[in-house]
Amino acid sequence: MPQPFVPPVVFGVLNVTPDSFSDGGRFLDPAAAIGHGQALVEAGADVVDVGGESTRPGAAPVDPGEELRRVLPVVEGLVAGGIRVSIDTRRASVAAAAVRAGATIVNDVDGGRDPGLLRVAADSGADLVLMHSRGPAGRGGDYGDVVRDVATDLRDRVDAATTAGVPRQRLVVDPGVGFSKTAAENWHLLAHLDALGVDGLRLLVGVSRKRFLGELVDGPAEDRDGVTAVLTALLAERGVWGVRVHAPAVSRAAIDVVRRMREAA
Ligand SMILES: Nc1nc2ncc(COP(=O)(O)O)nc2c(=O)[nH]1
Repeated sequence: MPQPFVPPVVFGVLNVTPDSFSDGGRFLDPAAAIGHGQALVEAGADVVDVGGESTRPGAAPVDPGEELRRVLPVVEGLVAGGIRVSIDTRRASVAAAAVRAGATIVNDVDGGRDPGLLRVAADSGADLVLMHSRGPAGRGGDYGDVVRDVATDLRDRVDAATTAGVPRQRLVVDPGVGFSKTAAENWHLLAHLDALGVDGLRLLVGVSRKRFLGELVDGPAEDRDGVTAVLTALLAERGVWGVRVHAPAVSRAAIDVVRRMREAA
């Protein structure tokens, strides 16, 4: 008897930054950002992932106070509208304020390297996404075997989080596609996701519009939503817990294709 199909949770990307790689500057105004968050949900997102610091290669670090100024009114507005919010931050102070404002997921591209952020997650009851990176996006990570090394690194981050008091059932791991990985390493990780299942923890994967997809589709990042949706279908087929996308509608449709194929089997 085939396993029942459980659709992945769809995280809609809301970057409240002047310089994110594909949507920088469009949502700096809180009202515009909140409106876009609502539109993401109407288009099929289950969660809105709010980020106030660009992670694109070469982006300047943002002062934590500025990051908080950008994201807090947006988190508050989305929560007030009944939307499930994830805060995409590597700073404890930003995570703490966002969780107090009603965010229920902390999404940390630094994999919990700030012990203060781990304590916030432990004390708050929020889910914690530990994303893999060995440094800023766009640089290689000097891997022997990228799948084995990423799995080992993630296991280390999980150990740090559980030691800090975050229960395992509140942890999600993420291979950090595009972060300190070459295009070939990204594809290799995606082809071997089963080896990344850190002791059965939930797996979130973010490929949306990323640079390595640019080799398949010419043009601006927004033109990569089609190939992103194809990957969403493949990831759904492989049972990932969540996907993180800029264009939820086409990825939601891709998930529905998988569901219908499973139902018709
Ligand atoms: N968990 C998680 N969070 C992330 N945050 C930002 C980006 C960079 O992409 P963006 O600039 O489109 O936000 N990618 C990820 C990712 O792959 N996984």
